[in-house]
This record gives sequence, C-alpha cells and structure tokens, in this order.
Amino acid sequence: MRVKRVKMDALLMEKCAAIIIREKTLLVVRKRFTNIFISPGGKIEPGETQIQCLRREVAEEIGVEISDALYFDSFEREAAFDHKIIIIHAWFVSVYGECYPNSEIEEIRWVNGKTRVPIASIFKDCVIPRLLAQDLIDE
Ligand SMILES: Nc1nc2c([nH]c(=O)n2[C@H]2C[C@H](O)[C@@H](COP(=O)(O)OP(=O)(O)OP(=O)(O)O)O2)c(=O)[nH]1
Repeated sequence: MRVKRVKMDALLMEKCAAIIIREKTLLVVRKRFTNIFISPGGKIEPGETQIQCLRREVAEEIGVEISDALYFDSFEREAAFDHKIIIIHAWFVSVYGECYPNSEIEEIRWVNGKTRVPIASIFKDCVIPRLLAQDLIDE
C-alpha cells in the first residue's frame, strides 16, 4: 500500500558499500564535516541496480572505475549519520587504478585489525571481523 511504502522510506535507507582490499588492508572513507570512517558507496537511487549504484558512488567518492564486483552480504543497523535504519549491501569490489579522496570525501584510510580510527558500526562489528577471520586483511 502506498501510505505504508512512504512511511517505510522515511525510516529505512539502503546503501551499497564497496569492500576494497589492497595488500591485506581495507579502504574506508571519511566525509567532510564527519569524524567517523565509513565504507565507500552510497544510497541506491530509484531504478538503479546495486552494481550501477556502486559504479556511480565509487567513481564519485574515490575517483576510480570498478573492474569486478562480487556480492558479500547485507547488514542492518541504525545509520551512523541519520536517525534511520540502514541496510548495507556489501560487495567485494576490484578497481582500476589508485583510489583518492574525491568530491565530499575528505580522507581515505587503508585499515587492518590494529588500526585505531573510529569506524561506523556495520563495518567495525560485522564486516571487519569476518575479513579478519577469513585472513583477507591483516590482524
Ligand atoms: N551504522 C552504520 N552506518 C553506516 C555504516 N556505513 C555507512 O555509510 N553508514 C551510514 C552513514 C549514513 O548515515 C548512511 C548513508 O551513507 P552515505 O552517507 O555514504 O550515503 P550517500 O553517499 O548516498 O549519502 P548522501 O551524502 O548522498 O546523502 O549510512 C556502517 O558501517 N554502520
């Protein structure tokens, strides 16, 4: 029903997130005016597939083109910067070339299990522990 759909949209967001790994470290990004690192990626626009969303957001935020994407898993939590529930669809992504902070991204960091920077909850509590357990990033 339309009213229900509108109410759901007001409370729920869906984001596609890129898991980009280089030399056993994971890429996280920090947006201007924030102090928590999040995954590269962004909200899915109406009519867009998850891959199209990833392509658009990865090019916009870190200036590179995607060469390959493989679905990992989806996670649900309260969004780091919005009073809404966020569902994050996480994908392993390979890119052409070197990532750099672009447009609203102020800083990028390559992190491992030891890096002490504030990281938003889904990546911190769900994604990074699984990457560590699979030995995809360094302890
Ligand atoms: N709890 C939690 N929230 C997260 C994580 N990663 C992440 O981006 N978020 C939140 C931050 C924002 O509140 C929301 C949307 O992410 P975003 O700000 O990258 O999306 P976007 O680029 O489309 O946003 P916008 O600037 O276009 O509005 O998701 C995470 O790992 N855990």
